[in-house]
Amino acid sequence: MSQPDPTRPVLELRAVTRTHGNGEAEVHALRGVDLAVHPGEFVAVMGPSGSGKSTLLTLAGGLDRPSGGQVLVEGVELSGLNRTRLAAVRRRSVGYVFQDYNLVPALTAAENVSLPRELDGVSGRTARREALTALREMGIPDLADRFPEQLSGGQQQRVAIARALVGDRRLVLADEPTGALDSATGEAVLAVLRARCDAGAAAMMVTHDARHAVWADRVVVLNDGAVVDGGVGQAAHPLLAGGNGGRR
Ligand SMILES: Nc1ncnc2c1ncn2[C@@H]1O[C@H](COP(=O)(O)OP(=O)(O)OP(=O)(O)O)[C@@H](O)[C@H]1O
Repeated sequence: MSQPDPTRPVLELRAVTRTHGNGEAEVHALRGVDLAVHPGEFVAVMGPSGSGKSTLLTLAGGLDRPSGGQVLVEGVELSGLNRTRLAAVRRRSVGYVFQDYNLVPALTAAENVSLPRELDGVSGRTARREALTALREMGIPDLADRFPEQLSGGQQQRVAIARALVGDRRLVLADEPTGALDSATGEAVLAVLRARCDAGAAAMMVTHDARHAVWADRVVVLNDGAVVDGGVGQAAHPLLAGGNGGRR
């Protein structure tokens, strides 16, 4: 991976708000979130159900637009981009692991993983080679030619993570990426995310599991749409006292 500018955040949220509905049905999913994630940083996002974690992730990945404030990925403000350029940033810079995996049913595991690279103009052969490398990293190289319906939930989840990691994405966003995995496989996946960050990427992961958060450098805690701990300029969450549990 080429060296990124270590002083520029890979992801920056400035006073981001997101409001759904209006009138009596108005919901403030995010209320003025400031957050920066730098190269090499692995951030865990925690908080009660409904506190805005998934909303934060979708805005960071350019899958939704804020009601107010700015989202910047590698210094580029997403709201200033047209659909084509936004799609290109999402493909090249952002790897997104969805809670429900979002694999294309008609494509094999390897084809699902290579799809974003082929859309980006990489040759089919190179894209397949990269896909096989990513599937190997996830411990499932033997499943490359299976279709999603022939895979267990945990296997599909690992394909989805391989798809998010392929192609040197600088920002990996993962919504409960270990949800369908047994604890040993979950730890192995977290080790891969940790290694990606140690190689210069940035990752933000929603998790409910404090044991998984110890792989992170920092825990951002959301409550009722606001960052209540671990945001910009705040010390690491007490959960992380002593770093990432010495697992690195
Ligand atoms: N499309 C939408 N329309 C209306 N309200 C929404 C929408 N998406 C999210 N919300 C509301 O915004 C708030 C934050 O939701 P979000 O899914 O971000 O929370 P979360 O912390 O990820 O929750 P969970 O841990 O249960 O997944 C909730 O009150 C939710 O009901």
